[in-house]
Amino acid sequence: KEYLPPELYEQFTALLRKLNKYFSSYITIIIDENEGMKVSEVYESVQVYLSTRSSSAASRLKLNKPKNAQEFTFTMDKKQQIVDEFYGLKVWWILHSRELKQQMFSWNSVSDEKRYFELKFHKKDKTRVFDTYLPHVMAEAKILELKNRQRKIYTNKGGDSRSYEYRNRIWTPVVFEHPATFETLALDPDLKDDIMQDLQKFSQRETYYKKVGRAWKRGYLLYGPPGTGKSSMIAAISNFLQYDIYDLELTEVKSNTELRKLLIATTNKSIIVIEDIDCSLDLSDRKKKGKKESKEDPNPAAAKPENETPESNVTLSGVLNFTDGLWSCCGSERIIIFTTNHIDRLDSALLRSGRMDKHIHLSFCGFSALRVLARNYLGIEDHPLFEEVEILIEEAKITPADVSEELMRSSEDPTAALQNLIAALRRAKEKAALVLPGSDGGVEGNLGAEAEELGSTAENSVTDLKGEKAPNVPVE
Ligand SMILES: Nc1ncnc2c1ncn2[C@@H]1O[C@H](COP(=O)(O)OP(=O)(O)OP(=O)(O)O)[C@@H](O)[C@H]1O
Repeated sequence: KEYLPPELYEQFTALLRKLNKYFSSYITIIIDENEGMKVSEVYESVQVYLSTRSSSAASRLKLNKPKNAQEFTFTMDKKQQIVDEFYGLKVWWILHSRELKQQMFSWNSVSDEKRYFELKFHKKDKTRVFDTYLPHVMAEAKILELKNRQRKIYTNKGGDSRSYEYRNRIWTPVVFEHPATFETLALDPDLKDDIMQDLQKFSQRETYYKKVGRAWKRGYLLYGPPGTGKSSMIAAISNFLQYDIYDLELTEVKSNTELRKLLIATTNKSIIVIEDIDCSLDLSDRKKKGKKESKEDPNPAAAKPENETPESNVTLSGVLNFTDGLWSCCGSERIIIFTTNHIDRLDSALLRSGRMDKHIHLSFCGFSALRVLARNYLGIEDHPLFEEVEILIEEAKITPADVSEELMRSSEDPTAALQNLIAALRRAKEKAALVLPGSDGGVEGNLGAEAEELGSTAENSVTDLKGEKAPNVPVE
């Protein structure tokens, strides 16, 4: 390198490689970490497989202990070699890493480092490696993955702070350990059963979706005031189906192309969540109209999204394509969930059948939901004060989050907790009575509840496709 000019040096090393290949009795296979825009499944499987071999075979290891995992795991460090033997067959694995000279794209998904495994074996073993050894590696990795599987929640937030391990990936994973389940969710029992049956049916219908020519995915829209359990329900769905969650922060996505790349990089058996979709983007017809008509509008602020993000160029059509365009079919068994506190702000195109198959209205705490909370927080199934609570709760319009707060304050004394709750319900009822007469829905409700919900029933409800029952139900 010191004596030759760079061009000559390149040619010389290329020639040496060729000569080496010609005379060598070994074959080398390269397994790149990135496969187009995705992390290669083969690379990940090899990494998992080698983690069990590393501790005895390599001299320099990286020590990991995933949160809550029982045991340490070892992974190979760069330039380390592991020799693996399989029924008399001998192979060599080496992990390489090469710095890339320049960034090819501007956004942060692109690596500044290229990692790959090199698998070396004797030419005479070629057939055995391809027919037996590599399938064995893949199968073993699958078993190990299932054994150590921890559900993950992925985020597209991160940027420069990402660790070495995830710098090359557009989603950053964190172990997901939310305790919410359908058991602990305070919901109307019929609604709960309906959702659970729907999810169960969806997860078992691979052949059915294929038969009818549809992508195996389902869209849910969760809407209702803050504190009614939208996020808790997403966690419960993930725990019920054992799916990973991809929490998509739309304001971090700069273009429709980037949105597509994020979609492609999600895995099967996952829930893709866009929370507060009305706040993330300017998506509604009404808002556009609101802007045009701002001169006549006496209160234009009411029509504006809360966190407008002018720097994001993601459009409504980008989001629609994300949910049911051609690209949304890359992969299967996915649930897409949008949440909003203001369903009226969403564009009707977003709500139509096939996009959001199920609209779930989460509303104020009814008595049946309160029973669940009383069981969760106080450990009681019944109480003499329930009679009074039942009458008050239907009129007070209070969210499950507020009820939970009241119960938690004296969880060791159920009677005191219920008395506190009754006092809170009375206050909420009085406030609601003050707001309701003549209200046009523009006033803040009680205890964090939105006034626009005040006229609605205290029951949670579910509809397949907006406001319509059976006739339009897709697939089924
Ligand atoms: N239906 C419910 N069942 C059980 N707990 C609930 C329910 N709704 C709310 N909670 C409690 O209130 C807290 C807040 O609820 P959650 O974050 O799920 O509401 P949200 O509707 O997603 O609110 P936001 O719209 O503000 O995100 C949760 O931690 C949970 O303890």
